[in-house]
Amino acid sequence: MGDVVLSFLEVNSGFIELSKKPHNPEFENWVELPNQVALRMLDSGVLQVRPAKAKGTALVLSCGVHGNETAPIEIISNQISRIVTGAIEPHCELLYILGNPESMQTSQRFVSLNMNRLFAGAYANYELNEDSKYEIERAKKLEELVSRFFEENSQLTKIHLDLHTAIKPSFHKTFAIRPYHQSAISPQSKRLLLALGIEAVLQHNKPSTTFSAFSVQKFNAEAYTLELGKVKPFGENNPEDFSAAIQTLDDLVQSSSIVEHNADSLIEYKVVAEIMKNSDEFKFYVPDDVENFTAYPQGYLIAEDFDYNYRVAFERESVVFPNINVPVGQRVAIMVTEVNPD
Ligand SMILES: O=C(O)CCC(=O)N[C@@H](CCC(=O)O)C(=O)O
Ligand SMILES: [Zn+2]
Repeated sequence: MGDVVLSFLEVNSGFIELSKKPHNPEFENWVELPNQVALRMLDSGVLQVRPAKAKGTALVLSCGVHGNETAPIEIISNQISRIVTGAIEPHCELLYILGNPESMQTSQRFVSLNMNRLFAGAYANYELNEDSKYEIERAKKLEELVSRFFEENSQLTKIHLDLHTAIKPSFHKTFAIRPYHQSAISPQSKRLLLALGIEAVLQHNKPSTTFSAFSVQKFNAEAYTLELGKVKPFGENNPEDFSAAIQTLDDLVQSSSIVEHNADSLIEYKVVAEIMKNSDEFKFYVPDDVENFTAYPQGYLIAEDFDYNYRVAFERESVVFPNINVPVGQRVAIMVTEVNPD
């Protein structure tokens, strides 16, 4: 891929700048750093990094699936620049993904379709036209690249962390979403989340079509969507707010031991309902300025549509990701209950 690309990647926001450029097939050739770590660009915003030695993990670190969620993009770009300058040396197989470079350039969540609803093959359910083309093709391409990466490294432990920031303020400033799983979350994974600075984890109750859900469904990877803070424009994120995530991502990449935490201190929620907008008649009785994890009393009418209504079913039930500005057919919010409340 050559020196031009390396000269981009070695500076702090180089991966961000490079991801704005059209992909050049020449970038797909491996280039080696003085420490024998090798890199290649597989597409715009997709960088594979191969360690010189000692690899036990195949790690996908994605960010910018929503283009306005800038803090994770800055964290990833900064980590890549430190790999290129040799400040940190990876000891695992790595795939870095900046999911939606087009929407990042206009500081939008997406161009035409919310890409984090298009994975696990869901892109095939959408009509392909000039508007929808970018995100449909991008989701398909990202699935292919992640599949190739995990297949090439089939003998390794597979991890996928998809980094996001939330639109609304949150009672839990940081939280993880665990896609639907047959098995319970392991103590080791809880410790990893805590080391990343995550306060709470939400367990989905059915399969979904997010990027992390794809890695679970197809590869049984240890995969999470991580909400690391709140959406802010580029340049307005304070790295100190993300210090635990930055440190632990460095530890993961270097295969260093991660900071020890008591697994039981992770707060666990389960999703008990998904509030869907089924028609233009949909009405939502949650105010726009409500924060994530706000609890509503049992029986409270949360939403009604032409074909259903939803009232709070449990004593302590909270709303997460309330967002009325979604198209018909999509999720307006999820309802959660704490698994072991005091
Ligand atoms: O703050 C919001 O409303 C959305 C933040 C975000 O992008 N969250 C992910 C969560 C994915 C999941 O539910 O597994 C999303 O909505 O795509
Ligand atoms: Zn997001």
